[in-house]
Amino acid sequence: MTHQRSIEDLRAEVDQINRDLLTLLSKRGEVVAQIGHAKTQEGRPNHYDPAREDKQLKEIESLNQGPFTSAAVKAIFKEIFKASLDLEESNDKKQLLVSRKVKSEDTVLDIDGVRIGGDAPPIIVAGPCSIESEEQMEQTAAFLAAKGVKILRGGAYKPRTSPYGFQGMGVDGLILGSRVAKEHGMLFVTEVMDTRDVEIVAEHADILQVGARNMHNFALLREVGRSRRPVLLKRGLSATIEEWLYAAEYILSEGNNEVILCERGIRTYEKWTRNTLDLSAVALAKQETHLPVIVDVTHAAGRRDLLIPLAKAALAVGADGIHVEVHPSPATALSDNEQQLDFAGYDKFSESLSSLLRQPARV
Ligand SMILES: O=C(O)C(=O)C[C@]1(C(=O)O)C=C[C@@H](O)C=C1
Repeated sequence: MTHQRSIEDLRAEVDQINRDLLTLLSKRGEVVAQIGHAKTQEGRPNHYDPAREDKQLKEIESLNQGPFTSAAVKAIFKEIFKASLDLEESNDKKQLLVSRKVKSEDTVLDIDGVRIGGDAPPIIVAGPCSIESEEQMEQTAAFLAAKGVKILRGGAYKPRTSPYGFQGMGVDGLILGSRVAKEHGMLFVTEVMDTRDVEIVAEHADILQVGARNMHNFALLREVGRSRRPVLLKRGLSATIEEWLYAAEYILSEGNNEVILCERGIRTYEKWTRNTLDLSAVALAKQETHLPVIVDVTHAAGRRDLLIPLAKAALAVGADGIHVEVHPSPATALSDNEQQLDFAGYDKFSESLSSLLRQPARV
């Protein structure tokens, strides 16, 4: 009778093989990380090298004597290449200016005494979708200032889906928005859509907004990076978190460190909301970057009845502020009339959040 080893005995051997494999894998990881570092230093933007992977797979296939099939062994090695590539690329990311690995402490913006991020209590950015008239801006600013809101929003250049929709008041809107904000002791934030307008918008606005549709406009990102105004950077409609953070990196790489990230919902298959609020993006952006992160609940939901729960959820995951659209008469607004709050609606909204707004975001 042949001696048969016990399962326990065989498992002990497997355990030892696992340890040996792990030691070799770790050693491989260290060597690959050095390759990745060398590639970065040589300025090679792409770490992925399919030809090199293919060469290794061919050699592995020719050396394979079983018992695993070549297909199985190749699948395992492909996973190893994938993990190695991730390792190379994540080491690279550590160098990003937006990364907490480069700057561990929170960036706290102080714009004329209004503090955003870090240990500051969450801020509210509120105002109409579009700047439409003196009366509309005056009423809104007076109301919001009396409620303690420090940042007034209002679009002078509107990125409308249809070229025939209201396109905004342009420079007249900028002048009006900044004057009214100043009169009420507020900061003024407004969107800039075109590199040619950055200078004029920066002349009037305290904060430049890069909207969701322009998050991939790299020329615009560089231009606002060169301006010396803080930037509110909305996440693109279909942008991954990585793409959003790289967009912020464009701004920082031009020397402008004052960036506020704004999650505003992403496009999904869901139809009951205009967009889908991605709260994990807020938590991740807070974890991976040192920048303040706020949440635009108006665009995230596209419907008024969800604003309070979504704002509460945003603050619960650590958002440094909430962006919400408020209009004296939403029904007659020239844009976004389905989703803006009227004054009574804003009162209810801010009362529901009052206890959360007193404390800095803590997760
Ligand atoms: O040799 C390289 O260039 C590497 O980056 C290492 C490695 C690997 O794991 O072997 C990783 C990713 C590349 O796609 C190719 C190969």
